[in-house]
Amino acid sequence: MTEPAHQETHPGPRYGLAIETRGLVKRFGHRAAVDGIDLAVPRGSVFGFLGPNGSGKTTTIRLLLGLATANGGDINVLGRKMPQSLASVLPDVGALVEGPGFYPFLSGAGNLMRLDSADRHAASSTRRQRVHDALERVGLGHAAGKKVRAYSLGMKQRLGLANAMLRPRELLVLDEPTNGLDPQGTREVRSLVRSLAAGGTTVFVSSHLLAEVEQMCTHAGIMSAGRLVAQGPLDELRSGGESRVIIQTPDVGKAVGVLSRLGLVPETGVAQREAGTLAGAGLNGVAPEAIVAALVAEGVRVRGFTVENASLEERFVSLTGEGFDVAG
Ligand SMILES: Nc1ncnc2c1ncn2[C@@H]1O[C@H](COP(=O)(O)OP(=O)(O)OP(=O)(O)O)[C@@H](O)[C@H]1O
Repeated sequence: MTEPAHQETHPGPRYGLAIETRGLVKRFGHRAAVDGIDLAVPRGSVFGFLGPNGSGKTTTIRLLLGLATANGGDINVLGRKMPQSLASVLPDVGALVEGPGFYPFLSGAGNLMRLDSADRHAASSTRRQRVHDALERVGLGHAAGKKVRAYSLGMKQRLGLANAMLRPRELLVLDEPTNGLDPQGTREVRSLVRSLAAGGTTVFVSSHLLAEVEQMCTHAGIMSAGRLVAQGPLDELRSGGESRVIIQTPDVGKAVGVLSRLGLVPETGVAQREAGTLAGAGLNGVAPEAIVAALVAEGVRVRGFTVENASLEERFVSLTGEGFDVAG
């Protein structure tokens, strides 16, 4: 009798993931720009790939799209192994990476016609209509006939988005799509991304702007120095941050004693800053009502009691050790 075949220990692509990487590594010389990341991007999500400049976002995107070769690890895109399945996967993926190269002497529409005709999966009979629709969608309908050399940076960026959307895609990969856009253009691109996702397209979008990810995305992954330090639905990422209590009281010394006895770490800085009227501490799993009860039992005069939930910003800063640009 033969032994049953050895069980495959490394499971195949997980169902429901548009992008999955395991142990993905890219080195430049001795330095790992991408240092063993395990991405899991659910289908249908708008996944914000967030991290400070230089944290490895663009390099990761280039690896996902087969524009660079990994030094280690596995990549699955739309359930197919990359880069082996590049030719079959790419038609289902629209990408905006590093500002596309357009011919300045052709119009916006002319450039898209040219790019579309270079795509052997794109039907020529519907080309003109698709180019028209894509330009309308990104708000460039009025400038379709204008030469690209007269386009602003924001218009070029939108033309890049139109190019990514020339055909229906299962996945859009956008590297900093609002870079160089004015506030109006930024708002348009964000709402465009949301509407694409509402139509079922998975959107993987990199950004160094926390506020942008909060406005556009359902999920996020946080990069720091080549590592993916957290990922998941935005709500889960937020709740992973610690909540804290702020107590308003004239009896700060006593309140600090109570907090210490409950095993919390009082933040004396809070008390000092507010001239002796506040004490604060991380909740550390203690129920807020238990804190109030203990304070009252010890005769602390509680004038105010607030539970503050960690903001996404606090969470990200604590994970990356870096400040984020929260503008946008
Ligand atoms: N071709 C290359 N040769 C050498 N080093 C590189 C190369 N491409 C990227 N790097 C380095 O890898 C690191 C990650 O860069 P990457 O562009 O992926 O970061 P990023 O998070 O996309 O930042 P940014 O938003 O500034 O583009 C950086 O230190 C960068 O200098």
